[in-house]
Amino acid sequence: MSTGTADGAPNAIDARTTAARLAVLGGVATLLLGVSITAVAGTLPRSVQFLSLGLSVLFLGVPHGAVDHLVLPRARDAPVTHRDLALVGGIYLVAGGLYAVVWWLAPAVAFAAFILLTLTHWGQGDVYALVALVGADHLETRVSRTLTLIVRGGIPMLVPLLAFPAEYAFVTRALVGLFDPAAATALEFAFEPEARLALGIGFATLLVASLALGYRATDDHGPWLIDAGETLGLVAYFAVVPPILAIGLYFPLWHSLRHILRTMLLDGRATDRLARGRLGPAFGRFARDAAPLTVGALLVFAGLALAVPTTPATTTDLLGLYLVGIAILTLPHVVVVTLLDLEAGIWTPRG
Ligand SMILES: CC1=C(/C=C/C(C)=C/C=C/C(C)=C/C=O)C(C)(C)CCC1
Ligand SMILES: [Fe+2]
Repeated sequence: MSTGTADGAPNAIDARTTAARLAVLGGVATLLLGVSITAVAGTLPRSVQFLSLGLSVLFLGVPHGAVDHLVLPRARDAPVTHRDLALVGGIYLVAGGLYAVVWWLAPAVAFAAFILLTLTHWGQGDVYALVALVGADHLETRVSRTLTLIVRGGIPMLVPLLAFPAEYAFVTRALVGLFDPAAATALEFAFEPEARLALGIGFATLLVASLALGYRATDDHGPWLIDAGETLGLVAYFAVVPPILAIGLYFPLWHSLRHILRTMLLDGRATDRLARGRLGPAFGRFARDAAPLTVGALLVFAGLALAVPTTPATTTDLLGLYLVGIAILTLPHVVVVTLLDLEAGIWTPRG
């Protein structure tokens, strides 16, 4: 197996095994933490739920995207040049800038787009983890991967709408209200029982179809079991854990951790440390790489706070600001991760 290439070297294989274990561990931690906090504390005050989301500003969440300028050259085993930095800077400026304008002009449209964007992005993150870390050979076609993307991304965006519509509406108003408090009424139809029932039935159908298709696609059911276990675990999690807390744990510990591990596997030194089980130094290197643009993201949040029409005064306003800031940073982040996916052949499977 030792071909001398980065991917086939024993070092890379050990590192990938460590990454896969950490990804599953982060996933289990998300579900157990969320469910046990909810079981012990019951309905948590929003201020307490905000805490978990607040931690993600510096802990795993925001930093996971702060190495976007390094990942594409590293994926090609090339040095990071000024051209690479200019390209990623340009993507952030243009995509983030244009999307910011949409928040000002049509905040309800921008919010709906944010939900779709997050669905796509969190779904694509899980498809990568399943294919590259878990070795999911039940996802050998583009159709099955697309279905998995919709299901995995759809769970965090749809299940809270079905289980906690009032909280969902509250968060919607927190974001849209920063720009135009009246505009959120355009989205009220989505919280009606009929709309939620239709969405629920449609989504449950896709979920069952996706797992059934995967089950029939292979004889080795180990990776499929991990996929099915994670999928059903996430449905249960988002059905019972209050949504701000649920997202506040999922974003850093599930989505961001998986992406950080992916970026480590593109980086020779971090890969080496992962392979030797030296997790502290591996994460230390990531933290150093991510520090400058995490500060950059904080500046974006501060600029946004000054620029929005409503002067942010309450914790609800802060929640809205943080999420609008994330929305604006996520669109360019998705462009970079999609380029990374294409580079890694995630969307050109053999099957
Ligand atoms: C907080 C929260 C919501 C939205 C969260 C979103 C959309 C987060 C997106 C984060 C991203 C894109 C991070 C980057 O990877 C919902 C679902 C409305 C339900 C109520 C709680
Ligand atoms: Fe991400």
